[in-house]
Amino acid sequence: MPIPGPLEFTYISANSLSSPYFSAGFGLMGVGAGLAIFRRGGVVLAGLARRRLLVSLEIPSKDRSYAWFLEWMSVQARTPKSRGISLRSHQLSVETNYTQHDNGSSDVQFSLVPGPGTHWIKYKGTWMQVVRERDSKMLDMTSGTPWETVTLTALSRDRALFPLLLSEARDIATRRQEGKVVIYTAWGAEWKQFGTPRLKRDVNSVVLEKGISERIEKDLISFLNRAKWYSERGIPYRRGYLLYGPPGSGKTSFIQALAGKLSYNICVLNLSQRGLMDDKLTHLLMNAPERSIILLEDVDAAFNKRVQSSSDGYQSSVTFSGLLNALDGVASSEERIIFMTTNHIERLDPALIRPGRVDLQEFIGDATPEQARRLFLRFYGESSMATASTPAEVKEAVGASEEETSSVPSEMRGIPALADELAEIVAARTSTRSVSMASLQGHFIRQSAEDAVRSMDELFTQREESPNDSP
Ligand SMILES: Nc1ncnc2c1ncn2[C@@H]1O[C@H](COP(=O)(O)OP(=O)(O)OP(=O)(O)O)[C@@H](O)[C@H]1O
Repeated sequence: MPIPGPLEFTYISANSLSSPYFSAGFGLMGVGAGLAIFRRGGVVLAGLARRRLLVSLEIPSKDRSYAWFLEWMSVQARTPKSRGISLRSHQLSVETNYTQHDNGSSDVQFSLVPGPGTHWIKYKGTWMQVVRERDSKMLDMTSGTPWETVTLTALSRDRALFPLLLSEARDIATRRQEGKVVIYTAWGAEWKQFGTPRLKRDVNSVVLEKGISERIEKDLISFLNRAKWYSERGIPYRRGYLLYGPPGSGKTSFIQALAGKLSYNICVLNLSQRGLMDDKLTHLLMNAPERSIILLEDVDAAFNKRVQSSSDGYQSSVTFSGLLNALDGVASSEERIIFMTTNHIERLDPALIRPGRVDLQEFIGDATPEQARRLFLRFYGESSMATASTPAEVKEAVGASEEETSSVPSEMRGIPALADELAEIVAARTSTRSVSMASLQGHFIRQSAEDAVRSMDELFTQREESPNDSP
């Protein structure tokens, strides 16, 4: 095909210009280009306005303030009006938390936090957009949860709003932990808070044989007061405790109560936990959150399971020498308190419990008559009426006349008398049979004082020999 010369080209163009189709097309092109420029200008202007008029803050889920911020939002969702803060949100996620009480009962609380999506919140007179995004492809390797970010964009140039908001969120979180014990568990090589902080448990609510609780507490307090002594002598500042005895005798409960009394938190670690390896264990023991007690539960179980793999072919990867190294590796000047528990001290290698690794060991056994008595009184002896034991006390407590007193229910007439009766029942049987404190607790929760004493027989099981029994 011949290529048109310059003249021909001009001719074609001139011809086309006069064509109505061409001018319409040219016009459309012009409009399109104009729109494109306009759109581009809009984007540039919006970007400029964004930079000049708005401030944004990104909070990744790995940062500690992430949890504080979500909690702060959930508080706003509950009490938006009263605090001059208004939250517009229709996409909510639920976070369910349990609170366990001393007597074994538990409460459930639901917190509604803003779910993934866009939310609007007005804080100190400024509107903010809150975008919570969840990345479906990226995982936070330390927690195994999807990677998330929250981006706050304030319709204001005042960047001081963010630190204000975050410190408010931190204060709320700290206040929630006051008077409570935070439980951490291991997630990979990191410690992660488990559930909501638990109410402190009164140490006296864990009824141990006389002297045990006091001995452990005294030893721990004296250790905590001797930081300087340790550092002056270059001795690693750590202390190990071993509580051993049958299941349900109160070992874990006592450690948790003691931590609460000393305002410590607890890091619970099960050595047979899936995926735990020597290096992770060492890292965990060396990097426990400050002011926390490390609790290694059922230390004997980890090494028994290691011999045979479980049905899914999984084997615990912590080796015995790995555990010893991890315990010894905690040789820094930082304070470390390690409690271990086991049901079978006889299965523990002497190397694990030698002084330096375990400095104090205590046997926590099944209920003695005295413990049973004290636990009974804790359950049924709290009101003045229930503790009345002499006829005169009963009369005063129930406001009854002498004759009427005989019709007062028997548990009101003499809780201490019933407690003595219970102690006698336990004493009469403990040479051959035993009852755990956990079973007693369950028994008392279910029934009245009198019924509890009457039906004690069903609770006893064949007694296992305690390591403290003389041959
Ligand atoms: N000595 C005790 N005084 C009061 N309550 C107790 C006592 N022992 C156990 N309980 C109750 O029994 C339950 C189980 O107790 P806990 O878990 O502390 O026992 P444990 O000795 O650690 O058991 P395991 O060896 O199986 O871990 C708890 O609810 C606790 O309140």
